[in-house]
Formats: sequence, structure tokens, C-alpha cells
Amino acid sequence: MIRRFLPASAPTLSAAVRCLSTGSVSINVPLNYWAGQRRRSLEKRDKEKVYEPATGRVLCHLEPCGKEEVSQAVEAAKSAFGPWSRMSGMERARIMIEAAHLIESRREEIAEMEVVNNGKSITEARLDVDSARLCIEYYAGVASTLAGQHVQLPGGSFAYTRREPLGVCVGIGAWNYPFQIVAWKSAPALACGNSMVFKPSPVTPVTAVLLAEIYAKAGAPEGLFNVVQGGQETGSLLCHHPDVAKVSFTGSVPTGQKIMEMASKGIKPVTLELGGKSPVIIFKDCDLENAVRGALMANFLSQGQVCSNGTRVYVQKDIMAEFVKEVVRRTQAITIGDPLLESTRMGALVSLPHLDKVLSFVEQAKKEGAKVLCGGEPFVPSDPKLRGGYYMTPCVLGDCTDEMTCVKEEIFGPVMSVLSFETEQEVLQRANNTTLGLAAGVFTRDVTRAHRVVEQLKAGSCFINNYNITPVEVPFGGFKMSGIGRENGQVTIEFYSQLKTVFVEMGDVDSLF
Ligand SMILES: NC(=O)c1ccc[n+]([C@@H]2O[C@H](COP(=O)([O-])OP(=O)(O)OC[C@H]3O[C@@H](n4cnc5c(N)ncnc54)[C@H](O)[C@@H]3O)[C@@H](O)[C@H]2O)c1
Ligand SMILES: C[N+](C)(C)CCCC=O
Repeated sequence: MIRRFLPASAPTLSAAVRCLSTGSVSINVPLNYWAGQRRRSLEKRDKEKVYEPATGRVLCHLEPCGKEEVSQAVEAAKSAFGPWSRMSGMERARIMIEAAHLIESRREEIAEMEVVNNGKSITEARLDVDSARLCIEYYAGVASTLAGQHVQLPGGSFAYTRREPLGVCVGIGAWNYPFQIVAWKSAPALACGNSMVFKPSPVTPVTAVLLAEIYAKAGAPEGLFNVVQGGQETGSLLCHHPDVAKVSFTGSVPTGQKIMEMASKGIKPVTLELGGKSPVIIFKDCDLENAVRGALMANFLSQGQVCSNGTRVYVQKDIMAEFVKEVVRRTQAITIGDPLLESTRMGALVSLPHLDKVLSFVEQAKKEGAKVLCGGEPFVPSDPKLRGGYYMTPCVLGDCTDEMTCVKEEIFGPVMSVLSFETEQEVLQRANNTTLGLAAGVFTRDVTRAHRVVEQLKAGSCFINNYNITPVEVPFGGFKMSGIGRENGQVTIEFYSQLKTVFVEMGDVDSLF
């Protein structure tokens, strides 16, 4: 039976979407949302197919938004901005906390929809929903702490600063963490008193609108958080819109460059969370068991489609054989298959073109002399309904060198490149020899070495004896071409607000004229 996915207002929602099974969902409700309602596009445009990665079925059709829809969504956000920005932080926090409670109560349903649209395992999708909820909870807490500074001046005069919102913020998301990304952007934006128009990736349009309904149900003013669907044309309309004050983008470096260029026309601030090609450095004095676990976490979450992945694994020569043996053994043991099953650890890649691209990187690696130690092949699950899905076996490449394409370019799939090194100085130079700088990891028992190495790594998020953890209280973002600004943590407030300085004269004007 095909289940129809219904909006939150429908009384049958719980029954309709609870306990989905792969291949059973069909979505026919509008996925745009502005001014408090789901909406269809206003003009007839070519609809785009959206697929279920686990089966290759068409899940729904995307109705891209054009100029009129974007204008209406921005207008809605503009009208909500006034009342929302005038609320106290405590009042905003109350609504955000309620939204977090609603996410918690709908955790399973949201996670299942994420799986159906993205292809990742249900175990991971639940963690993504938790991260989204925690982020909203965290910024609800921060909302009431926003404050300025008081500065004394001569003669009793003084100045004070006010932290003010920017206005209508635009969020543009990637397809690898659809629900988490929309929360990581909207939570700090709303906490600071902004409103938002969010555009998800056209590949994963389904779950952002659930958050729009949740904010509305939690008591947010109509138009506070809006969703417009579409691809680069819609994104570009948003970036150029004169009433948009800021653009927060997650995606690839080339698109990030375009976003920055578009935003520069209006001198709009940007947050850019871009790609990576991050190193993990494993010294011979490490706890090998943890280093292997770390390397797997650095490469195979979300089918390897993670910006911060540590895909260049540098292993000190002395322990290479032992490390490779264990990492391959565990990689081969990863259960691939139906992402809605509890036992599955790796689901489907997000699309057929993307799967082909990742597999072609493996072919290129072979041609350039890398050795496939395991995986790197298309995978066809035994369950007939999964036969059209986009699966591959996770791959470990050995004998890699720094010049190989697989070591230089972001593959964005389950492909780990293993490289050998001898000295600390040598590996640091090689690890930093990239235009990207999102993350880096080091495994060693020598605490002095760990901090010395991390100090020299040119990356925004450095992990010592762990990898790919992103607690929402901690800032996340890149150095170099991996981005600008930060998400999460207190510092992100600075990227969604502006400082106003007020000078107060308590005496007479000391005029020179
Ligand atoms: N640093 C991070 O936090 C982070 C997180 C997730 C993904 N990523 C990166 O994202 C990339 C994969 O995601 P993707 O394929 O969705 O990236 P992408 O750059 O192709 O698309 C990202 C978003 O930008 C939109 N877009 C495309 N062209 C646009 C334009 N000209 N104007 C405005 N919007 C436009 C897309 O529709 C989509 O919503 C990888 O490089 C990955 O490293 C980074
Ligand atoms: C939660 N992870 C796995 C660290 C993902 C962060 C977001 C980047 O794609």
C-alpha cells in the first residue's frame, strides 16, 4: 500500500506516517510554506522528480518557486520580523522551547521521513533530529542572554551597545543533513530576533516544511519561518532580493563562491559552510582500537556524505599493517541495506548521479595506482524492492599518495584514502597542503604532541582522539575555502545580529565652532 504523507494539521497524521516502510511513501502535499500555510507554486512550471534513494522510486514532485513566490515568502518574513524582533528574549525562548518539545514528540516521524528522502540509516536520522532539537533548545537558552555593553565616558556621559537582529535572513541548505541544517540555521537566527526564508536542496525537500509547521504550532508569528522549494534559480532570487539582510549557506565551494558574489551586490553578510578534504593523523602511540573507530566515524557516517569527513587518513608507517587490517575488517562488516531497518548501518547514497560520481572516483583512484583494499563496488541488496536503490560498498583505498585525485578532491561518499607517513613535521606539512580547512583529527596518547599538532593544523574543527562529533554548544565551521562564519555555540549570535552603539551626553556639547 502506498502511504500518503499529510501535513501536520491533518488529524490523521500520526496514523498516516508512523512506522513507514521503505517503498511505501508517496508525497502529494505542497512542500512550500509561507505566511502560515503550505502552498503550491503560483505559476505552472516544470516539476522536478524527487526520489527515494533506498528504492529509486519517485517520492514526489518538486514545484520550484519563482519570483512571485519568493516575493510572497520574503514579504511574509518581513511582516513577522517586526513583532518577533520586539519580543523579549524570554518570550522568544518560550516559543522555541515549545518547538523543541514538538520535535521530541515527533522524533520518529521526522526521522523516518528523513530516511525516506535522504537514504541514510534510521539510527543516524534519529541522531540528526536530536541535534536539531538540541540546537533549538540551546538557542532558546541563549535568546534571553543577549545583551550589550555599558561603557563609561568622561563627565558622567556613557555609551551602550545593543545587539540587534539583521532582519529577514535566508537559509540555503545541502542534501546530506536536511533537517539538521534547517535547525542549525533557523535556531540562532530566530533567537536573535530575525525571521527566515529557507530553501532546502531540491534533492531533499521534504523535512524542512515539517519544521515550519512545528514553529507555527509552537506559537511563532505567521511568516516567521518560511520554506521555498527550488534549485539555483530560486536560491539566486533569494540572494538578490533587496529585503533580504543575510544569507546563510551550506553546500559546495563553487556554489558558496556564487552566493558570496551575489550577496556582495547588496553588501549582505554571509555564513558559508562549505566542503572539506580533512586529514586524520594516526600516530603509532595511539590507542589503535580508538583510532580505527575514529577513522570509521570520520568516513562512513551518512554514506560518507559528510562535509567534515576525515577522508585523508595518515597512518604512521610502523602501525600501517595493523591499522589497515582492522579498518578493512570493520568496513567489510558494515551492514548495508534498507535504511529503515534497525540493523542497517549504511543506507543508500542520495541519488543515482551522485552514486555514479563516487564510483568513478574509485575507478580514477585505481588508474592512478591506489589499491582497493575493500569495497568501492555498486551493491544490490537481496530485498527485491531495494534493487533500484543507490547503494555501494564502503571503500578503503590503500597505497595512496598526496597527488592522487582521491586524496585531493572531495568525493562525498564512503571512500577512505589511507596514506603512510614517518614524522610529525612531514605529516603536518602534508595535512595542511590543501585549499580547504573544515576539520582535522589526531590520534595519539601523547598529550603534548596532540596539542602541538592541533595548534599547527589549519582547520576550523580539530578533534583529539575522536572524530565527527558536533555538540551544538560548540562552534562549527571552516578555515580557508571551507567557509566563513560559524554555526552552533555562542559565537554564532554574532553572525545573526548587529551591534548598535548609542552615545549618551550628560553635559553640554563641547563644540569647536
Ligand atoms: N560545511 C558544512 O557544514 C557542510 C554541510 C553539509 C554539506 N556541505 C557541502 O555541501 C556539498 C554537498 O551539498 P550539495 O550538493 O547540496 O551542494 P550544492 O552547492 O550543489 O547545493 C547547495 C544548495 O545551494 C543551492 N544552489 C545551487 N546553486 C545555487 C545558486 N547559484 N544560487 C543559490 N543557491 C544555489 C542548491 O539548490 C542547494 O540548496 C559538499 O561540498 C559538502 O561538503 C558542507
Ligand atoms: C554531525 N556531523 C556528522 C558531524 C555532520 C556535520 C554536518 C556536516 O555535514
